[in-house]
Amino acid sequence: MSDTPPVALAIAGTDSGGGAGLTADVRAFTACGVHGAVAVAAVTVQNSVGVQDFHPIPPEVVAAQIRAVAGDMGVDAAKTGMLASTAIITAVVEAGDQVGLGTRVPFVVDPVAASMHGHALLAPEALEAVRTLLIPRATLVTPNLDEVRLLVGVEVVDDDTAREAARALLDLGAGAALVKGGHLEGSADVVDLLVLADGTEHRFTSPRRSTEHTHGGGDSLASSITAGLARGMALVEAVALGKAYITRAVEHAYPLGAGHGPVSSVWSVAAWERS
Ligand SMILES: Nc1ncnc2c1ncn2[C@@H]1O[C@H](COP(=O)(O)OP(=O)(O)OP(=O)(O)O)[C@@H](O)[C@H]1O
Ligand SMILES: Cc1ncc(CO)c(N)n1
Repeated sequence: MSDTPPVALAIAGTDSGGGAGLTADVRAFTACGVHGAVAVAAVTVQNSVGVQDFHPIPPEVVAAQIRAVAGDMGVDAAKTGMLASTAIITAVVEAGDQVGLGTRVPFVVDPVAASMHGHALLAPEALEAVRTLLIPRATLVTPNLDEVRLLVGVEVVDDDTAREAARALLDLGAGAALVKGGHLEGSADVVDLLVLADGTEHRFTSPRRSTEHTHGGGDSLASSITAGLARGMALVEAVALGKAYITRAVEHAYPLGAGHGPVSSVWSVAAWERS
């Protein structure tokens, strides 16, 4: 028998192709040393080519999953991904408040609005609930550049505009903001800018890999950060763990299907087998 690891909870959607969403979340949790629990918010019909359809789970069932996990095994950190609708966001926030998400329990909000193929995963009118209900409770919010544009109307093209976007997210009440630079094509490095509530900045930089196989990259980053927080790391340390994990996961990404293959966590077991 081993010691029980910390528990991280992902509240998000499934991806039938196994690339993004909850499948990526649980892989990242495992690779980063925590037990992964899930509250399924939506089921997507998805593969490497795109999202063909999705089915939101009844809000009360999403909330019940959160309470069931928290009431039994406890939650050391939680993250949200695809939440689909205002009704689900409202249910997540109500159950989250009951179990201390964002107060006693670190809470990472990845404001997923669309898949990398451009297919919507959030009703447009639910952006207001992301702004007013989710982000004010977030220990950390982790938007990509499209989500930044939708949430705070800033077009990020360089460091200054990334900083402006992060500050606008802090003004909405986030404890910290990580503006991800994956979509800023043309730069040799990928820079993710973390700004804390006190204005302190940290830049996380890695070489930009030339690959189209980055499906699930954002989910994997948010989940590995959440795993670090579940393990008791300070936020900056947890983001450094997440950046190290996603950098290797992009490096080892593999083709799968006719479209975009996923970032990989298969390397972690392969490395252990070799050692
Ligand atoms: N080509 C790349 N090379 C190296 N790292 C990358 C690359 N693309 C993205 N990343 C890293 O992956 C993480 C996710 O960034 P990105 O901006 O792509 O988020 P996202 O759009 O939410 O991801 P997703 O593809 O899951 O929608 C970031 O840490 C980013 O730096
Ligand atoms: C279910 C789900 N969540 C998130 C994303 C974004 O990566 C996706 N494509 N699918």
